[in-house]
Amino acid sequence: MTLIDGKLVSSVIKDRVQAEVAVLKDKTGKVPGLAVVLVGEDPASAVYVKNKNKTCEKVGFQSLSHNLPADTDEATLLKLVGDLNSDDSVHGILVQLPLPKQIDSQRVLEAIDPRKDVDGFHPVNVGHLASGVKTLAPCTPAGIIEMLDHYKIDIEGKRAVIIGRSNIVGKPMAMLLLQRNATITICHSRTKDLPAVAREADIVVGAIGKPRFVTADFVKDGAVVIDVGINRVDGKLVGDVDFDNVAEKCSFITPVPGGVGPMTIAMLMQNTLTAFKSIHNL
Ligand SMILES: Nc1nc(=O)c2c([nH]1)NC[C@@H]1CN(c3ccc(C(=O)N[C@@H](CCC(=O)O)C(=O)O)cc3)C=[N+]21
Repeated sequence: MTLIDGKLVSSVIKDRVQAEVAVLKDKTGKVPGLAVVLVGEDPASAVYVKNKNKTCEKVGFQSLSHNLPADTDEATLLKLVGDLNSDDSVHGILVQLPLPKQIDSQRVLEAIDPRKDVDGFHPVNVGHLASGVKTLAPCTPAGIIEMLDHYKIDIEGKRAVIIGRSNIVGKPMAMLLLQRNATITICHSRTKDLPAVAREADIVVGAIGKPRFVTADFVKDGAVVIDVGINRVDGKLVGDVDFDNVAEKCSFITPVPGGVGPMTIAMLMQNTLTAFKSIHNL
């Protein structure tokens, strides 16, 4: 069993972004700007925002944080998104999800300029991804592809089973794996005999948000197991995969923490750089 080191792969990507930013800064006098919008005080979200700010600083981006109170109304948030859309120093806009219930998240996502949509959640970018047009792809699934490539794990022709059908991970993961010629199955809470379906997989992606849901009987001997889960259990971070029992069966596995999470941040930097280059025709 090989442990996939997301921290290592993410630092390779961040170093590459940092080097390119330095060159582009010399050439244009500009640096990419990333705006992160957080509504409310969710302590877990606050940690991600802090990590994003720290990473922006490392790679040489300008980082702007907007922290709005939990009772912010939709019109106020839409106004902020509009201002960020027309701000030339901002190339990436990330509105942290989930949003409080008085706000229609889909409306907010659709208000973001698709060229600045570094999450890849705007319908234009979702459509491009589904059509196989090069686009800003969601950071978590894009990071998973980067990890598989780094470890030279073959995707073409392989059976991939994705557990979870969210717009953030499950669905875009399916599109990216399909683009790489895998055979895709998406499972969810209504799937019949889920463990048996998952056991068919050469690559299993756990993205259902249930701690240690993917147990050893979901996993074929020698499978590759990717854990997208970020669950807090008794103050500890645990994934969607029952790591200790699954690890013995598989060929590769990602840990939590130190697996997919750091890759998400690295791909956010990569997408912001891509947006910067495309906005400035570089
Ligand atoms: N619009 C939007 N885009 C997102 O990408 C988004 C979001 N909303 N809402 C919340 C989720 C969650 N998410 C994480 C990113 C990095 C880590 C991460 O870096 N985790 C580290 C450390 C975590 C820790 O120690 O707390 C790790 O797994 O090793 C975790 C979670 C992005 N999300």
